[in-house]
Amino acid sequence: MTTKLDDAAIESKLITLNELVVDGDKWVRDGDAITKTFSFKSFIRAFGWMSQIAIWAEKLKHHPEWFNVYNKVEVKLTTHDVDGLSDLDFSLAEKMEKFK
Ligand SMILES: C[C@H](O)[C@H](O)[C@H]1CNC2=NC(N)=NC(=O)C2=N1
Repeated sequence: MTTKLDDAAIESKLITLNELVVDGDKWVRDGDAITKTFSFKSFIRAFGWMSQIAIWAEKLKHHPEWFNVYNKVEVKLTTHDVDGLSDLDFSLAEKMEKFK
């Protein structure tokens, strides 16, 4: 069962997640979501990364809201089932960093 994280847990998980960011934007909290814009060298790099993440999203049964233009992907992660953030958002964000 997925549970909704409280503010203290979100703050702490955000710090840990942002330690994985080697270059580019940090993840930021936006209410019931965490967001980040990923930049790639080309459209095909962006799309390749999205394909890898799509496979993880299916495995985790947790899906991103994202918007791609050329080499950029704007990502928003939230858990609709709990109307807030859960561990699943942070697990998927971690995969996104590891495959970047
Ligand atoms: C049954 C299925 O696992 C659920 O509907 C999943 C699917 N993917 C999901 N993705 C996201 N981001 N939030 C959810 O609450 C969610 N629920």
